[in-house]
Amino acid sequence: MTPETLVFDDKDALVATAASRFVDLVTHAQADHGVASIVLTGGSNGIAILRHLASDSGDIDWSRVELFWGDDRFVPADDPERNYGQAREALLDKVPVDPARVHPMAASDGDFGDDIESAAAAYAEALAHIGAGQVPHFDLHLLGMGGEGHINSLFPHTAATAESEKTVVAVEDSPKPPPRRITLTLPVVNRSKAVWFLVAGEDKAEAVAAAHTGAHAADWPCAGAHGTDETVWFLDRGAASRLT
Ligand SMILES: O=C(O)[C@H](O)[C@@H](O)[C@H](O)[C@H](O)COP(=O)(O)O
Repeated sequence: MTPETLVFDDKDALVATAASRFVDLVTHAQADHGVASIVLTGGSNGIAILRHLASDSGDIDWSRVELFWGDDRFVPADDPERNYGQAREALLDKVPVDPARVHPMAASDGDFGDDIESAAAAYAEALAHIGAGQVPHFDLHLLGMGGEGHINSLFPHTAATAESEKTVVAVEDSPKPPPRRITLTLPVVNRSKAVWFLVAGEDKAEAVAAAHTGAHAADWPCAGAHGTDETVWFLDRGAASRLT
């Protein structure tokens, strides 16, 4: 399926449009099947969307949103590096989500202590349980992207990116600090109905161009991510600057 590529003058316009489409997608999903299942991302754009939604989330019924994370840093719960903590501050502490429907990845001082493998396995079990024995087909997976094309904590030429069976894996050597993370794998990302990339900055332009010209996921992990129904790239002019 051909991706939809939208180019905006700046980050603010990118975030505002993505937030507006987020409201549309979630309200349609709720009308269609009751509960909308969304995978959130860290990164400045992913968090900016949440902040935008805190002030305007239209007709979203937050009690019927099932929230997951594409990755999180395996650090103590109160570490400002936690994607979950940033999401709470930006949005989740400001809207009436159902706590039973919010599924953070374990912190390194949580139920599994410093055992990242057990923490990753537990998240995989939680996904399978919620999906009645299989991983849910998320309505939407938001993705930030690094300049080398990483998405979630899937970096070029790594076992995590190449993983084709497991749904959740531990990463112990992320080239982007902090080194220890838990991440969804590409097979899980690609079960999502919609995959949206939120990418700004000229430093991302090479990865954006690679993904748009058939690069391999091993080299450019972003190139391996696509939704079953739609894939949308929300770009600013810098990130789009290498597109022909
Ligand atoms: O876990 C992480 O290290 C971040 O979530 C990271 O993957 C982020 O999403 C990208 O670096 C994009 O960041 P920006 O949206 O700030 O460009």
